[in-house]
Amino acid sequence: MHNKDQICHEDYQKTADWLLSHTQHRPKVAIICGSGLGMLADALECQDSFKYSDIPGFPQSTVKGHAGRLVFGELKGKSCVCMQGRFHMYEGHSLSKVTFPVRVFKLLGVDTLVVTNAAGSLADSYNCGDIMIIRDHINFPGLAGLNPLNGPNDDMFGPRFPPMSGVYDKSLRKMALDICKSMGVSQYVQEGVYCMVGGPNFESIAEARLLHRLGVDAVGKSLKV
Ligand SMILES: O=P(O)(O)O[C@@H]1C[C@H](O)[C@@H](CO)O1
Ligand SMILES: Nc1nc2[nH]cnc2c(=O)[nH]1
Repeated sequence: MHNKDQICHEDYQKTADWLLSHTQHRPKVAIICGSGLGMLADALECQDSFKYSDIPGFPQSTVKGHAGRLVFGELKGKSCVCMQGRFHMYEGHSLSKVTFPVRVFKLLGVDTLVVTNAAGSLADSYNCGDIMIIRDHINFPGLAGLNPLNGPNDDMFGPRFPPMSGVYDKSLRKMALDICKSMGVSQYVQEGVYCMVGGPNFESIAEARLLHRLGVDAVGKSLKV
């Protein structure tokens, strides 16, 4: 590692190699479980589970209620890896630490990332407890120059100037909506624009009004991409 904020390719690779040598699972799907969704990881079959503190190079979760475990296993027969607890900027992690696991997943062979988190809704038509599928986002810290992609670009993870149109895969979103329909729970499911803010404080009333006017449907302190 070069300094506390800069992580080089070998650091990601070292963590990926450690994981690959400690589990037979070769997941193509990774799920980041936000607050309240940690139990999804408990449902995996044929589990291999690792405490973040035992994984070389992995950051530590400091949030109450986040188990801080990486769980490999099978969900409906499909191999996947779940983060039971994520890292937030407000915990004091650099953004490259917050996004560290995502790059490790890429090196594990993951090609589909499902990201979930708790958020506050701003849309007039939403009800408390609704689930929102993210169609697009506003990354406020990113707009202000706080971006995990700052610094030298590692072309093995993507281009220097990645486009942000279409980051939330249309076919996956449609699949999620179709499944909700077939389960008869569509009335609880929305699709909208998520806004990431730094926190840790919640929004003032004026800030919430501002975000609402900007077209934000839900706001949270969890980084998406
Ligand atoms: O990323 P998660 O789902 O844990 O989001 C929670 C809700 C708040 O935004 C914040 C509190 O830790 O994280
Ligand atoms: N910033 C923010 N984060 C949240 N996490 C859960 N609810 C909220 C909210 O209303 N605002």
